[in-house]
Amino acid sequence: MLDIINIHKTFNKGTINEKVALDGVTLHLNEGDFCTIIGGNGAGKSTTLNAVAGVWPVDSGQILIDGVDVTGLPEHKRAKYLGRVFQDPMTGTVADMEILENLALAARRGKKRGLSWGVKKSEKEEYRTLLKQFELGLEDRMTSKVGLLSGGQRQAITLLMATINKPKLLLLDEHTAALDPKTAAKVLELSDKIIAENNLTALMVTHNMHDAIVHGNRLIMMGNGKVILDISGEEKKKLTVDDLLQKFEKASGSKLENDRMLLSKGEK
Ligand SMILES: Nc1ncnc2c1ncn2[C@@H]1O[C@H](COP(=O)(O)OP(=O)(O)OP(=O)(O)O)[C@@H](O)[C@H]1O
Repeated sequence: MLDIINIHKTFNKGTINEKVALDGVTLHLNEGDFCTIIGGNGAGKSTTLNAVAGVWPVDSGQILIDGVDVTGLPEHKRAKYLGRVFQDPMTGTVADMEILENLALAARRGKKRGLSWGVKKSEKEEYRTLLKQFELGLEDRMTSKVGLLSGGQRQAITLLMATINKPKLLLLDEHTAALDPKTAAKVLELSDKIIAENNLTALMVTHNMHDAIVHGNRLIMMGNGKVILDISGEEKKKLTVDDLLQKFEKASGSKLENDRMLLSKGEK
C-alpha cells in the first residue's frame, strides 16, 4: 500500500543551518497496516509524514501509494489518496462553519460539485450516525459552529473529516498531543475504531511510548533520520515500555535524555 524507498531530505542545504532530516528512510506498509512511529526529538517523524504528503519534494528516493509513484506529484495532487490529522485542533476544521457544513465539505473534497451545494437529508442522517458513535453528543449539535467546540471535539470532527472518503492512507501527526489525557484517550479510541472499521492503512506519529505500543499492529522507531527499529506481530503485542527503551538505546547507541518520548514514558 505504501512504499517509501530510500528517501533523503536535507533542509537549508549549503547554509549554516543545514540539517539532514531524512537519511535514507525505507518503509513498506501492507494494506490495513496501522503503524505507529516513535523516536526522539528531531528524529524525522513529522518529516517522514510531510514527505509522504508532498509538502515539499524529497531530494532523492521514491514514494508509492497503492502502486502509484507520487514522488513527483505536488501536495494537492496527492491529497485524494490521503487523510491527515495534525497536532493542533485548530487546523483541519473551519471554525466559522457548522459541524454539518464541515463534514459536507470534507465529503465533497475532490469530487465534482454538481448543481447543488445543499446538504441532502440522507447526508445529514449519515453524519448523525457517524457522530453518534463518538458518544460526545455532537449528533445533537450539527448546526453549531465548530469554533465553539472543545479541542477534543474538534479533533474528533477532524478525524471524521479526514476519513469520510476512506483514504488509501491516513496520516496522524501527534493528533492527541495537545489534548488532556482523558480526551486524548477518547480520540485515540475513535482512531482505532475508524481505522479498523474501514480497514484503513495508517501511520501515527506519537511521542508517547505507551500509545505507540498499545495502538496499531506495527511500530517503527526513528533516530537521526533513519528507521532504527521495526517491530510487528507477536513481538509488538508483548512489548513493554522498558523493552522499547532498551531497544532504543541498543539501536541508536545513545541514551534518551531530556526527550519528550522519555517524559511521557510513565503516562497511563
Ligand atoms: N521545514 C523545515 N525547515 C528546516 N528544518 C526542518 C524543517 N522541517 C523539519 N526540520 C528539521 O528536521 C529535523 C527533523 O524534524 P521532525 O519534525 O521530522 O522531527 P520529529 O521526529 O517529528 O521530532 P519532534 O518529536 O521533535 O517533533 C529537525 O531537526 C527539524 O528541525
